[in-house]
Amino acid sequence: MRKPVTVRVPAKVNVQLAVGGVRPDGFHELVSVFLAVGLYDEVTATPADTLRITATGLDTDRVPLGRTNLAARAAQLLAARHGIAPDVHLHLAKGIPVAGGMAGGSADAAGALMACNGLWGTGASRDGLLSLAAELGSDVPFPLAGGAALGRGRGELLTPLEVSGTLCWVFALADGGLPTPAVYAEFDRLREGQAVPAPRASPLLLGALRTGDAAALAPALSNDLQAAALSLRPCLAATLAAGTAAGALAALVCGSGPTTAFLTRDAASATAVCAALLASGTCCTARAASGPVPGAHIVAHRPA
Ligand SMILES: C[C@@](CO)(OP(=O)(O)O)[C@H](O)COP(=O)(O)OP(=O)(O)OC[C@H]1O[C@@H](n2ccc(N)nc2=O)[C@H](O)[C@@H]1O
Ligand SMILES: Nc1ncnc2c1ncn2[C@@H]1O[C@H](COP(=O)(O)OP(=O)(O)O)[C@@H](O)[C@H]1O
Repeated sequence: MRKPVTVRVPAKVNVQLAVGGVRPDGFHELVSVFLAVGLYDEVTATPADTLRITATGLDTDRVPLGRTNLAARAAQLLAARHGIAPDVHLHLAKGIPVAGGMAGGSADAAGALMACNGLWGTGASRDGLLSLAAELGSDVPFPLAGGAALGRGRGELLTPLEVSGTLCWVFALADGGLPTPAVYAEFDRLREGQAVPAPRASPLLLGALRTGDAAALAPALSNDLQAAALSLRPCLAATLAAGTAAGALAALVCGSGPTTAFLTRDAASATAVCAALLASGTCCTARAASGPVPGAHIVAHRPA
């Protein structure tokens, strides 16, 4: 009997998300600067007679446990490519908010690819896993890669980016999620009739990441989906204001939201901003986390 394989996978924040026109396939052309941050899901693959998903941790009431689960889809895709049955028990220990704009489902898919590849001995290479990841979703390759990366196309074409040092963040978790397609649709509605420039990476932002200068990074952070997320969830404005008032260098919505991200000067400031957000009553909970952190990696061959 093969031993269970556990993979740890980080969440992401888009420190820049520039949204361009709608492509013929319906996806938006993006420039997305991803940063992997220290909120994690763990995916454990255990031998089983059939494909089965269980979940514990954050927001699990909103995690589908059938074959539509992104981790289940990842296992089925890897198995199909290798001509084997997708028989595995995948346990998801969730620390990334569900439908929060931090790519939790994508992280689970990335983790399931790596864990099943280890359990089944399918021997897919890193590039092989990255290409399967891109088939599963625009955001699935990044949690495999980790660190920081520039995403192009629909977000799946990655170029690694250098970041000096560690950036200290606070994430305010909201009550309930926001569906990504609804946020893109609201984005289209808000910009109807306007010219759509091609998305471009900000040289200021890339420079600030390279030097690890949080003060220089703060004014360069941007998210084109923020207005759409705020339009669908106006109360997020109060969360953003509470974090800024508490001393964050900058505040923005994470991807399609509704999680909000606060860049802070250092770890002590992150602790203070986190406490102030918790006390403000404008969010469900708040967590301090730093980045960049490594992408999906096997932490143990251990029981689920
Ligand atoms: C917005 C972002 C920012 O990183 O993530 P989240 O903040 O939701 O985590 C991503 O673009 C989400 O990526 P992901 O969640 O993988 O999206 P996919 O499964 O590929 O697509 C889900 C839906 O999002 C919309 N979509 C996604 C990517 C893209 N470039 N253009 C789009 O219009 C489409 O409506 C699509 O049907
Ligand atoms: N393993 C999974 N974990 C969380 N959500 C999942 C998973 N598989 C499928 N989903 C579905 O995907 C939706 C988006 O989840 P998630 O990836 O966490 O959010 P986001 O795209 O905002 O980062 C959820 O509402 C849920 O219905």
